[in-house]
Amino acid sequence: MTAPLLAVEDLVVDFPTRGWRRPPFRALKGVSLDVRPGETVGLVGESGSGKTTLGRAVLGLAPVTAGRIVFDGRDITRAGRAERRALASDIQVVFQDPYTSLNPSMRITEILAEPLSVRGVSTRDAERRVRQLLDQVRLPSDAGDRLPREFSGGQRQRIAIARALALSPRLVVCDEPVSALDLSTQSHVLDLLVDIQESTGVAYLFVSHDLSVVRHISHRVAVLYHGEIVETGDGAEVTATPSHPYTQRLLLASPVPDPAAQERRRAERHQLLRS
Ligand SMILES: Nc1ncnc2c1ncn2[C@@H]1O[C@H](COP(=O)(O)OP(=O)(O)OP(=O)(O)O)[C@@H](O)[C@H]1O
Repeated sequence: MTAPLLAVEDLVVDFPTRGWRRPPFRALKGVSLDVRPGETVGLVGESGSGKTTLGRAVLGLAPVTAGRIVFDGRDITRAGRAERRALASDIQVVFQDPYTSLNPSMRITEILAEPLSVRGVSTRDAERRVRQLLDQVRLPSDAGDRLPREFSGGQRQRIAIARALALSPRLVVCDEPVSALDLSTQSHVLDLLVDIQESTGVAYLFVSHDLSVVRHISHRVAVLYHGEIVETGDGAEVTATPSHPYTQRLLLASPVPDPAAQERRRAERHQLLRS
């Protein structure tokens, strides 16, 4: 079997709480998960289950109390600043809100070229790469001269994806990347992520509260509940025959596009409410 690109092992994250002698709040209670090269692992769970904390820990943005994060065989749990900077070419992130994640005063070309110039890429090569990136996320080449406010939410999210791809990372943490978008824009962005994965081999750790979104994109799914993984498995399997009651509840709460399945779920929900 292929070695994992990312291995999260028994990860514990505690946050300090206010108040005298109150114990810290344990947001992750020993979470293990891996992502193989070119794979999408969906991390699903309701608000407060710890999804974002796990993504942030992988990015070095959450305090790790115990456990390990291993990337490509290297322990990065407590990587210092310089090591994190070097890791930025391997691990990138796309955040939820396309309205706040792009610098409003920078033109798209500058936004996309910034990570390249920081790494010493020449202006000419950076320009060529920016054209490639715009093409990859299906934006016209003249998009580069414009400012973020001139784009819709879906287009801005494409720009954020292009920026994440600029350094050809091997893993992108996608933190609720479509939840601020309307349904049809969501599916375009998800299809784009799939196409990009097919052409580049990038892996995604895909965080979402929405099981229908995760089902659309993931090879494997992990279900997080109160800081613990309660179910993992093949994406289609977990969503078709969830074994944990919490996953079943999540499934009932998520929209299913197939009308027959929708009818079935409606009946199930009805029965559940009556029982
Ligand atoms: N910096 C922090 N300080 C204290 N508590 C935090 C901090 N960050 C997260 N938490 C707590 O940790 C728990 C998990 O939060 P997290 O944001 O990871 O959940 P989530 O599943 O991503 O939910 P959401 O989708 O609402 O962001 C929550 O109870 C949250 O209040």
